[in-house]
Amino acid sequence: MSNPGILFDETMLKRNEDQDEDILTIVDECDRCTKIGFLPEVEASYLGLLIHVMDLTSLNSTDNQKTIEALVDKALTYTKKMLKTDIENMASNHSCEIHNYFTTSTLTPQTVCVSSVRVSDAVQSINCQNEHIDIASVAGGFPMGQVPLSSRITEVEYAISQGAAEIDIVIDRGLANLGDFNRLYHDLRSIKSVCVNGDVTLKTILSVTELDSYHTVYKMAMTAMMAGSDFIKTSTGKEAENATLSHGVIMCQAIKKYHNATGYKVGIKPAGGIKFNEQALSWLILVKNQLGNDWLKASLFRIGASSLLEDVVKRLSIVLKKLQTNY
Ligand SMILES: O=C[C@H](O)COP(=O)(O)O
Repeated sequence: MSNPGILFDETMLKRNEDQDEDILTIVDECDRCTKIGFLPEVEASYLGLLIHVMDLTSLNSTDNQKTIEALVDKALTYTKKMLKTDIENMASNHSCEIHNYFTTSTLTPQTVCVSSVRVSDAVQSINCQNEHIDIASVAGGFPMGQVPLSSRITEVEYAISQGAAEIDIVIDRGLANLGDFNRLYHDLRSIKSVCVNGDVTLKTILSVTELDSYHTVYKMAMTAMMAGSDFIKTSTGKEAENATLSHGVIMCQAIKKYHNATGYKVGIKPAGGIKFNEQALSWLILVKNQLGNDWLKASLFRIGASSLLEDVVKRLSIVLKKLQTNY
């Protein structure tokens, strides 16, 4: 169920400082799991999940119809093409659970994520293919978010009218660092109402490394959820520094508290600078350990990345070969 949001409640912004003590332990545990490695069956299913929850992204100033066509083609064909032989070879063992997993799941990213002006290009490219993929559009004056609310709303309406099924909105980080969460709540609430009318998923990009403290990250995460965000997302991918797992812990703490207080589950989307399968696996372990297996699905977990798919597919091919030789 999507998150309808709640009335702004200042008391929800309070965070217990004792929670800081756990952050390093939690991060160490995620890194340790990834470094030790996984059983091949487990790693294969995690890598498959990473592909399935990926928002394959292109947010470049040079994007045009041709580059978006290539993005859509990559989303719909790359994994199948690269893993065709490995999956066919697995077909020799029909009793294998992992074989079933890879022959029944689509191995297609969840969305292609593009700028609002490129949504119509993505629609055109998808219409030329036999398969569908949803389109996510960044909006709100991406990446800075320093535009009037009326322009942000107009951009969201435009992206939806062009065919976006999901909106990744940026916040005004300046307001967050001033502590004006009430204003941020009302801005996001107006954007949520446009998304609700269009039956569209709303992801709110916090740009965590541009916020001035963990407390601000927590308060902003909570504000975004109270305003009705279906996901909270770490970064635009354009910040000088990328989000760390420590920021992820804070976001998970906020998601847990919001879930306990309201019963609504909000998703998490790490994004920005995630290029290697090990990085993505550490985020997966963080989400699994902190939020539980319920969150390991596309409605509650995404990874936003422009250059991760190749590395995940490369690793998955190695793991599938290893599984073959293990039979
Ligand atoms: O939303 C996704 C990010 O913009 C992707 O960032 P990236 O290009 O560093 O993978």
